[in-house]
Amino acid sequence: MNFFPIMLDIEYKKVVIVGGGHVARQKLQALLPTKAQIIIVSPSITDEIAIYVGQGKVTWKNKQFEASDLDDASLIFAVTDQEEVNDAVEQAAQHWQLLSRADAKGRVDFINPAVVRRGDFVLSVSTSGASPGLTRKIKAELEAHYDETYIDYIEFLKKARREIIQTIQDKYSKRDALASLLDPQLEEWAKEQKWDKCNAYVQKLVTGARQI
Ligand SMILES: C[C@@]1(CC(=O)O)c2cc3[nH]c(cc4nc(cc5[nH]c(cc(n2)[C@H]1CCC(=O)O)[C@@](C)(CC(=O)O)[C@@H]5CCC(=O)O)C(CC(=O)O)=C4CCC(=O)O)c(CCC(=O)O)c3CC(=O)O
Ligand SMILES: NC(=O)C1=CN([C@@H]2O[C@H](COP(=O)(O)OP(=O)(O)OC[C@H]3O[C@@H](n4cnc5c(N)ncnc54)[C@H](O)[C@@H]3O)[C@@H](O)[C@H]2O)C=CC1
Repeated sequence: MNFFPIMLDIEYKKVVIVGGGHVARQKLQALLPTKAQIIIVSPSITDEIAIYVGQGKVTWKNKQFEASDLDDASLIFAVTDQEEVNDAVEQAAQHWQLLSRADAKGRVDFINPAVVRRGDFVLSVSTSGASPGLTRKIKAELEAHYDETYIDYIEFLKKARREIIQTIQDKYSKRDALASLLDPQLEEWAKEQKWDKCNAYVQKLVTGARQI
């Protein structure tokens, strides 16, 4: 299957998770960094999900699934351990609502990649359902390689790129300056939190280009 990978903005959209077990917890944790309005429909939830409910991060409807639970939902996760319940969710989902079934049966509008977040830097991994175990393993490798230091590095790149785009008019100088931002030296300095050096480097790029 050739899935089409995209980054969805689901801020304030309604997301319904049907089921409250370990898989629901996994999907919920992937959704939490967004500002989606998350609702869990399940007669039981894990202790970890209960903590998120207590913190007001998710709404829990303590009940068996009914079709009306999907009203206005943009994304739907059918993640119960009962195939017939997941089938009922699929039946009730409108064609414009995007449905994900954790049992990978029936209608599959989307599947979930493993995600590593480092600020604006987002890595997602998928085997298109071939081997979720391998996906998880590769995620762990990426987590180790792209560690927390990348959060500040990406933030620095974002600001420096903006400055270059706003201050350098000539399109070739701009292109060269943007390419210079990827100098491995900058990455090293950023990881060592040597921001003075990073900023001086950017200023040199900007003023150097102005003189052309
Ligand atoms: C199709 C898909 C649909 C979907 O859920 O979107 C799907 C389906 C199924 N997973 C199953 C099993 C496992 N899933 C995991 C883990 C993850 N599974 C995730 C996604 C996906 N799983 C989608 C494909 C993505 C891809 O291929 O890349 C991850 C990446 C993201 C997430 O869950 O959101 C998350 C890692 C999250 C993280 O670490 O961050 C592990 C490993 C573990 O938990 O340690 C195992 C056991 C090992 C194994 O089976 O390989 C089963 C059999 C269930 C059974 O036995 O009955 C099915 C159903 C079937 O295959 O029929
Ligand atoms: N995609 C993935 O990553 C994985 C998918 N799976 C699949 O996901 C399914 C669920 O796995 P777990 O979360 O581990 O199971 P679980 O047994 O921990 O949780 C099942 C949940 O479904 C809820 N449920 C049952 N009937 C319901 C109903 N009528 N309405 C609403 N909720 C209902 C239960 O209350 C429970 O919270 C598995 O059966 C398997 O098919 C399993 C492992 C990984």
